[in-house]
Amino acid sequence: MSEPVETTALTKRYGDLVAVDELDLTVRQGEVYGFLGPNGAGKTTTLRMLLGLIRPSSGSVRLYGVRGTAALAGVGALIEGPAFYPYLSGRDNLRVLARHAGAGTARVAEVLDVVDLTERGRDRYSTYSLGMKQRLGLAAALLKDPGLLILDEPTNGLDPAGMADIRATVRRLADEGRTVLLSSHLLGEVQQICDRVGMISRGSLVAELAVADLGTRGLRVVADPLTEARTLLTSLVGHGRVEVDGDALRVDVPADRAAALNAELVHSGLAVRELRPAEVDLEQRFLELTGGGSRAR
Ligand SMILES: Nc1ncnc2c1ncn2[C@@H]1O[C@H](COP(=O)(O)OP(=O)(O)OP(=O)(O)O)[C@@H](O)[C@H]1O
Repeated sequence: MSEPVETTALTKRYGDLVAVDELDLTVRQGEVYGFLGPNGAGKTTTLRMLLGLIRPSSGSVRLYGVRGTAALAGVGALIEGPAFYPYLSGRDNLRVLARHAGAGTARVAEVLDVVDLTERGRDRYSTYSLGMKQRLGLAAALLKDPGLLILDEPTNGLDPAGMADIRATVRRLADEGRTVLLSSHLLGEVQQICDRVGMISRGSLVAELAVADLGTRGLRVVADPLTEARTLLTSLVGHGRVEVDGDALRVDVPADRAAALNAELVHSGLAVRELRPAEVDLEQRFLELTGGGSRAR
């Protein structure tokens, strides 16, 4: 079956500036794909091309295997703040949009519920917090019950509680079987809600990885005294394989050596307070993959 999103050598030039540079991007059915990159990396330009809002300079977009904008009926999007009437309630705004989208009015109550706005649905849009406005935008994107959602920095500008609400909603939508492509400049955010992450820098995909594959690498050891533990572990596992990481040591060995190393440390009279597989985080992986050059914040 065709994937929800497939781009081939997708390129956008603005004069001499190459905003998106021969991008090959695939978003698979049912996943939450995080499009991660610093400001100006080309995220919005890419998403706008996917949605047919701007024309590529070259290359192609396929949505569900269909070239161009023919498949857009099955796509919901939240890109550049959606326009709502300030003097209408959230619910009435959605009714207006539902009429345009050919969605039944029954769908309005459903989508309000999905984004947790049922209680405030009758209040004027102008009284909504930024987070509620964003959730209403998400509700609007859901009116046509799309299989694919494209969201441009959906948590941008929100306070932590607003961010958490949007993240939980996105995760829920994905768990219902929808495919989600979202852009973000926040590493922690994509690590929390995405299944796969593509890192974009200066219009090119510089790395792509599954969040589940970040997994673990080596061992994290906390022992007293730390310097003695370091010396002993270095003598056991080899030079250059033991690094100080804050108040702990990172030991670059397979996790199945944990029991043997623990025994050696204890046998030497060291107090082992912690010894477990070390988690690799996205930022660390990103810096490795990009050589530390261009970094997202
Ligand atoms: N209409 C335009 N005309 C000229 N340059 C543009 C235009 N739109 C975007 N650009 C440039 O293209 C590059 C990519 O911009 P884009 O908005 O896609 O980045 P982004 O990753 O979405 O960043 P941000 O999060 O800041 O929006 C930037 O250098 C931007 O200045």
